[in-house]
Amino acid sequence: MNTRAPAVEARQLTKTYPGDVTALDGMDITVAPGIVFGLLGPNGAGKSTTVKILTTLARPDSGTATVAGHDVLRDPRRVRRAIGVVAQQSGADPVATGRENLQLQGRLYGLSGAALNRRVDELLERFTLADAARRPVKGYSGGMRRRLDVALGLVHRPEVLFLDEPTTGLDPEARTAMWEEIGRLAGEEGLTILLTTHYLEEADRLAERIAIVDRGRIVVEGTPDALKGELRGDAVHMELGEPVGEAGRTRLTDALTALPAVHEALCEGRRISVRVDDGAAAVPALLAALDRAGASVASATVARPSLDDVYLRHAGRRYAEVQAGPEAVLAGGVR
Ligand SMILES: Nc1ncnc2c1ncn2[C@@H]1O[C@H](COP(=O)(O)OP(=O)(O)OP(=O)(O)O)[C@@H](O)[C@H]1O
Repeated sequence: MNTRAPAVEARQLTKTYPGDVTALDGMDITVAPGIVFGLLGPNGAGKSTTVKILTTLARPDSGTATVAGHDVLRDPRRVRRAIGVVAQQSGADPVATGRENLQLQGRLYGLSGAALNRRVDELLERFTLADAARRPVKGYSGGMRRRLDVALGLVHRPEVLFLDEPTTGLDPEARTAMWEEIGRLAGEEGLTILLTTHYLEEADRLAERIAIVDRGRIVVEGTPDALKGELRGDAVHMELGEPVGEAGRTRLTDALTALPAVHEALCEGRRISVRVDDGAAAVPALLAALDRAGASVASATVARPSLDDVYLRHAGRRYAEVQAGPEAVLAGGVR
């Protein structure tokens, strides 16, 4: 068990934006030092607002937070020294070269001379940017820019690194490369990483602990395995031939939960998800029960519980349906 003080601790953070938009509604986070902690949630859940407060770029309306032991409101300068931030928007100067960007960032943190050059070379090497070091950043690919962004966040050897949606906008190959890089960083001594993401797969793969954010608060927190393990048995997902209304949904879920094998049934639009001990064995009985209740099933798939199921259980909605835009298919299509 880790007995050291938390690297990040937030208590009951609230934040309302003009127009009465509640971004945070009692956000509580505790991140042990030296781990990758994933804040997972759909667009608009409040992840960026949380990161802004923890990195001293915004003030909460109420609540408290410490990062690396420093209070974000009382001691913002100390917090800034202790953290590295990789924001959603790149902070690199596109006209300057990769090397120049790193040198400037190092100088801002008080590095100079041989120590600065050593650190810059080390980071260029490590993020496979050495060959491109003398080229202006505007000619870099998306993946190279993102790697440079992470290198910029690490120049001054922070204790806590914030990665806000580190792979959004990257193609699958660059995303996989970035995951490997973050995985390596995670092994680095003492570094704590707070990662925000709306990719279930990203959180599942990288984070030792995950907190699911929904409507400005944490709905559930734990290791990916523990969260998935909470869901006993298999998930059976069925697609109905025809959409059903409110009354029909209740009738179908009642018909399914009446079966002894069924732990839980949820119906949304055309989709019905059921939790059972043994998915393959249960399918015939599920189909028969739906048939008796007057519904035709177009397809049925059996899956081990995924983080999507965890989200559905705790937020009461399917992740892919909350997540707007083309990312939904990827985000929902995990395992
Ligand atoms: N400056 C702002 N002014 C008004 N509303 C804002 C502002 N910033 C965020 N919001 C609103 O606050 C809520 C939380 O936004 P936030 O950016 O924290 O969510 P998020 O989970 O990080 O989503 P995303 O992945 O899209 O950044 C959203 O409803 C958003 O529209």
